[in-house]
Amino acid sequence: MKTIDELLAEPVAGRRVFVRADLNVPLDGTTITDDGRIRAVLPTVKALAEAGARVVVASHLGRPKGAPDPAFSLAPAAARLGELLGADVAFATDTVGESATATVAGLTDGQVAVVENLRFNAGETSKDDAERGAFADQLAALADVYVGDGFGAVHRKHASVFDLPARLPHYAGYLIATEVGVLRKLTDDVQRPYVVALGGAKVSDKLAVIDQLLGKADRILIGGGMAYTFLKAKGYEVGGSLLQEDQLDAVTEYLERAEKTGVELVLPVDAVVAPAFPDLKSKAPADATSVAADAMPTGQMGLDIGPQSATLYASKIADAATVFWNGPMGVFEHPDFAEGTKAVAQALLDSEAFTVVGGGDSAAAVRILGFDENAFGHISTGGGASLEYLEGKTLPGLAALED
Ligand SMILES: Nc1ncnc2c1ncn2[C@@H]1O[C@H](COP(=O)(O)OP(=O)(O)O)[C@@H](O)[C@H]1O
Ligand SMILES: O=C(OP(=O)(O)O)[C@H](O)COP(=O)(O)O
Repeated sequence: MKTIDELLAEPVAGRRVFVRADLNVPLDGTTITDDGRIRAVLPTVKALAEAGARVVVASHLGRPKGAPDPAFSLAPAAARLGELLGADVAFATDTVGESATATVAGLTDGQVAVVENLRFNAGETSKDDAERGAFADQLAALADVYVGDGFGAVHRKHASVFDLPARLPHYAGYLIATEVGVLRKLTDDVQRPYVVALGGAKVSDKLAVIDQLLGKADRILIGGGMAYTFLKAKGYEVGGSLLQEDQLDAVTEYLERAEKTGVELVLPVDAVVAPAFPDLKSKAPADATSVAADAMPTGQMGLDIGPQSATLYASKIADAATVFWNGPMGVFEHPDFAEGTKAVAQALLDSEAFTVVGGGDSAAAVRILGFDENAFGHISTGGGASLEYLEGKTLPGLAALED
């Protein structure tokens, strides 16, 4: 993989450099609640701008449905990037249309532009190679060189991640180089006991990852939204909790395999439940109660691991040599459901393990809940991406940067 240092060894002044970043930051309306992913791409953007390149930054934000949707605009992220750079950042109100073309044409050497959300275009995420390729052609027209630095999205076979680098000279940015360097340590020579804690809301993606992790980790602690598919597979009532019905058989097989192979697959013994999903804006009390995992009432949903589970998970982390954690244990954005996530974060800090926290929301949770991000071994900007890397999978966005 050629890195940006090789690009910077050549004259780049006046060249249009497309930086595929991951600016998928958590938003409260148009307010960014954690700007970690924007800060993470600064070294790459700064180095290119200082070398006189005309920098075109592109990213997805959220999961819009292939058409413009103002709720997912990158405008707040572009404004924040400008503040962090201490420079004017131009913003194109489309991704490859008139606004983008004019904005890029108007760039002077060393200037930075952000184009609107890549996922406002159906071609970005299409499963059809030709449709993705056609969108990649439009993106390629905006630039002379490609720098991949959106680590959080390298597991996606999307036009800007996979197809575009094939059309331009391509390099890995500083963030991708750093992330891969740290994660490689967890695959090459992992120190044991190796504990993986999984939570979050992208249940379908993350349940699939457990298949491979069962052969690698010594303990897997299950929290967040995916816990309820396991509890359901054990025959328990899960009320209105997140549930991946189509993966119940797979999860049952994971439980059996863990038992046979001696991997500890640890499930919550209790849950914090409420009658409805809480209001994250007002943070009004949510009528939350703790119940045993095998006694969840029908009309309630599980929104955090309970206090006994938090203690149990902390004890499973205490003697670890390596911990990888992806996905909040509960809906940490509301104070009634943040305790499980706090307990796991604290357990990582209390252990002597090499600790890696991965994921946009997990990294944000650590900072929003007041932990010192520098106290962890590594905070990865990618959750799904780091999990799939640890599985040993070929990631489309990394493969595309190879020569
Ligand atoms: N039990 C639960 N039910 C619904 N959502 C949950 C639950 N537990 C955690 N979450 C949500 O998961 C989200 C983060 O999920 P995800 O995107 O998978 O994590 P990451 O970005 O760290 O990979 C958070 O916004 C949190 O509110
Ligand atoms: O937030 C992200 O991933 P993560 O939640 O696994 O950290 C990335 O921006 C990828 O987003 P996606 O899962 O909608 O493709």
